[in-house]
Amino acid sequence: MATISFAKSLVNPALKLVLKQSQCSHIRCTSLPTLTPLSIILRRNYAEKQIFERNKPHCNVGTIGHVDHGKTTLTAAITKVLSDLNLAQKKGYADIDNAPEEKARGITINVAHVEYQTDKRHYGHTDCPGHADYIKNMITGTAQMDGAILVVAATDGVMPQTREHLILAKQIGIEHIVVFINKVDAADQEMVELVEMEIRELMSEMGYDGDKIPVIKGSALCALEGKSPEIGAEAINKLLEEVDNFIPTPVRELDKPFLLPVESVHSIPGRGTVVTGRLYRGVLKKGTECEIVGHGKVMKTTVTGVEMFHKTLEEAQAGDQLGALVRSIKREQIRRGMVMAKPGTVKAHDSFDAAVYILSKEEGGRAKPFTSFIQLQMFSMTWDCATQVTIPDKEMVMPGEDSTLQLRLLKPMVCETGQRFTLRLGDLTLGTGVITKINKDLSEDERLKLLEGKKAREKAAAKK
Ligand SMILES: Nc1nc2c(ncn2[C@@H]2O[C@H](COP(=O)(O)OP(=O)(O)OP(=O)(O)O)[C@@H](O)[C@H]2O)c(=O)[nH]1
Ligand SMILES: [Mg+2]
Repeated sequence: MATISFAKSLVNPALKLVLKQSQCSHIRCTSLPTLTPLSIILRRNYAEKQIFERNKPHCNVGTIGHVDHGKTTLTAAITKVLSDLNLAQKKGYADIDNAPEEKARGITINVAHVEYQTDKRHYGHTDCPGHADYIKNMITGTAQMDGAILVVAATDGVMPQTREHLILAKQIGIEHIVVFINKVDAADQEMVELVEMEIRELMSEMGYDGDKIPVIKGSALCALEGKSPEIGAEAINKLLEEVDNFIPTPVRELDKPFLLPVESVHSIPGRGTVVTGRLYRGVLKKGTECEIVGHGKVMKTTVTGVEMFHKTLEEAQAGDQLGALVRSIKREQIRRGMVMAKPGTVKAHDSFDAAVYILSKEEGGRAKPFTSFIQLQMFSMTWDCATQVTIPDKEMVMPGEDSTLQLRLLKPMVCETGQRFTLRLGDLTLGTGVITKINKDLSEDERLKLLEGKKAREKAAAKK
């Protein structure tokens, strides 16, 4: 019988269950604050008992790349290699490829979320079964990636969807990509080297550092089938080492400067003005200096109290629904859609580019395509604003298509690259997107033209 000791505070029912299942019959508690056997027990039991160990940083990654280049095989191979180390539950190819459908804003996406860990980090891994699902997933952020593994088959080299996924990855702000040249079992050495050169060149062209990007060569199929370890399991381990080192752990929302989109404003007699909303990121404390931006205004103030469920709070954290008392500002001066944030961290803009997915009719969109100069209502955070749409590189956008769009708001609102939004026409959701680039603010003339266009359209609609 082995004696295992760990801190008293950690003896919770889940742990007792683990010990029971591990046939440990004796538990001795000590009051020492930290003892290592806990992690050893949990790791040993990870594979069969599915105990989630939350003591490693978490990172979201995913496989991207051209159809049939081996994204799903690689995902399965990673779980296979890590399951041999008890760091993952092995997932078969079919488990991943029969991904359940997920819904984001009415859009259906087939996406597999696979979980595994290395010694360094815990990972959530996204694999989609088809090109359209990748595009939708990247635009709607159904599973946001902090970094990606680009899979390129040595037998094919760079193909159209390799490019397309890379362009989109760059646009939506995936800064760190590790390349896996797959199927080296089926290509000769010379071909593999050519593909490596080609991919480095393409990455540089897309704005990544093509010379520095880690490129690992191997065979996902060999790893999955336990064959030729030098291009199989060893290549997977090398890949994971590069993923661990090259893709930085994302800054947690809590560590970012605070941002509170205003949902509603109240005036409480004897206390003052209270702004309510859900804290989008960061932490908010009494005494914090802040700026309220949007609807054409920028106001400075101080938070004099934070409340949740009518109770005063020392500190609210990202995700909390809260009320914030603000000093010397009247209720009438603040409106829903403004943003309260750390001074200098947000700005209102009225012109930007975006990657947008237009819903098909079955997904709740409309049946007709649209052309440039259509006016839509854009919804983001708690604001909504009329926006004029220009399609820079084609005549029209069909339902079910993705596209780059230039958007011009009728008045500046708080936005930043990476921010997600939906576009609506009347009560129909037309599309969903992500801001990829902030453009120069509109001149007075340009804004006037936009407003005139809006008035003319309203007149025409009234006549009809
Ligand atoms: N020879 C060889 N074949 C492989 C390798 N990896 C994957 N394949 C095969 O390539 C085909 C496509 O693999 P998948 O993993 O389905 O490719 P995918 O990128 O997920 O494909 P889509 O999801 O349809 O875009 C399958 O028949 C795999 O068995 C490899 O390392 N070597
Ligand atoms: Mg696949």
